[in-house]
Amino acid sequence: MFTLSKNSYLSTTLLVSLLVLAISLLSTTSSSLPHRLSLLARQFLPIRSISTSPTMSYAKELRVAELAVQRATLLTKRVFHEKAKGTLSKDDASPVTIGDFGAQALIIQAIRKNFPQDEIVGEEEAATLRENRELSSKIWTLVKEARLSDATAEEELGGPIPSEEDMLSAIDAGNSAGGAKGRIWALDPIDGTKGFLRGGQYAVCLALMVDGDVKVGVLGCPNLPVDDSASLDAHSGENQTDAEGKGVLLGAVQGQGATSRPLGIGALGKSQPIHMKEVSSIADATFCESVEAAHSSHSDQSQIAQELGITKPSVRMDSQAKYGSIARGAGDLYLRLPVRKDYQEKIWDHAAGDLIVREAGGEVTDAQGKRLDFGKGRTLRNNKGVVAAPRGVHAQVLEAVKSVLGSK
Ligand SMILES: Nc1ncnc2c1ncn2[C@@H]1O[C@H](COP(=O)(O)OS(=O)(=O)O)[C@@H](OP(=O)(O)O)[C@H]1O
Ligand SMILES: [Mg+2]
Ligand SMILES: [Mg+2]
Ligand SMILES: [Mg+2]
Repeated sequence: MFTLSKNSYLSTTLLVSLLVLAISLLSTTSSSLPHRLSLLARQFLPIRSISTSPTMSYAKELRVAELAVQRATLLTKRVFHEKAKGTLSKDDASPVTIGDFGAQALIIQAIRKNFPQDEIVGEEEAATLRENRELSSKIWTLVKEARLSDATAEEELGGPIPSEEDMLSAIDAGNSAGGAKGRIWALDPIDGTKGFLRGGQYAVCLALMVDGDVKVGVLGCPNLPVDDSASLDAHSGENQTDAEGKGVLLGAVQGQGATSRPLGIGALGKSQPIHMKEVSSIADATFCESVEAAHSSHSDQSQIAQELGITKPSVRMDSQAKYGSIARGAGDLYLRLPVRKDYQEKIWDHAAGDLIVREAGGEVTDAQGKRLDFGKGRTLRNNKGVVAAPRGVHAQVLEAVKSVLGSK
């Protein structure tokens, strides 16, 4: 029988590969050499198939994240319609409501049931609820009643939280310090709490990071329209509703693209791929920014827009609904330039949106052009500002950002 040693097997494989490469290059006459090289490289280096191989598909993570976010929005939607939202002011003077606490408990319960080894960086903690039992019991009533209408989906999430004490313990399990090692979820149970309170946009945000790299991102936006291309103007002010035709669930897995689907209340609706809009002339771009002038510099952003020749007024919108809106082509740019030099952006305010925009064909960097670094703990301490744009125009936008900031 003919046998080969390991070394001679490798040299033979190499020789055959080179031969195939040479023959392919010589035999194809219809396209340019660089094009032929890139086609061949794709055959020999199937980069996409590496990240989508069965062991790296993150299919279960995406499904659990989508269902968990969907279930949490059942609770936030209820609170959205209530007059008394149990609002407290946190140490940094920012608001938190019974909706934020309840959504965090429900999502963490699902993660712990499905991925017990994973860590979680969640925005909220239960300390004040342990002292304020009246508020805690209000949240418990909401949490007990938040169930998906589809029993199988509810089962997949691991079922309900058994007791009020377990609910508090789930909220506190979002206390990971974060970092660049292992599997860590970043959770913002209600992003844009101020928007939520004033009847604007808000989002329930969940992302999985592996070794500091965002692999899965999900945004539940109850007040955004299902239609990906619907104009933003009608959806940016106050007095938003989650009435029929509203509510979208956006998701992405690294290397697999981004999708949208109706948010719904039970089994997940059909998903469709989303893409950023191609911007042929930057002057016609629509740019999104925060509502709160304290969260991003409206004046810097307006100068950057001017520098780019943009004349349309900005679309002011709370929460990561901004990332979601540009990812689905309803808007084009998202600018978030710092107001306070000492403020460090929180990873839960950006992780899901960053991946969804990049998977939809965009680029997300800070104001210096660096990728957002999610492996540095609970905050983005290596970054200042956010510049998100379609890949084709990001460099041009960044140049304008640098020019405006440089001249200050
Ligand atoms: N000073 C400062 N600078 C930048 N960002 C800050 C600042 N203070 C708070 N935050 C965070 O802003 C999150 C909401 O961001 P938005 O873009 O939705 O702001 S806005 O509501 O549209 O004004 C908000 O997220 P939530 O707390 O989840 O609502 C905060 O984490
Ligand atoms: Mg907050
Ligand atoms: Mg937030
Ligand atoms: Mg929040």
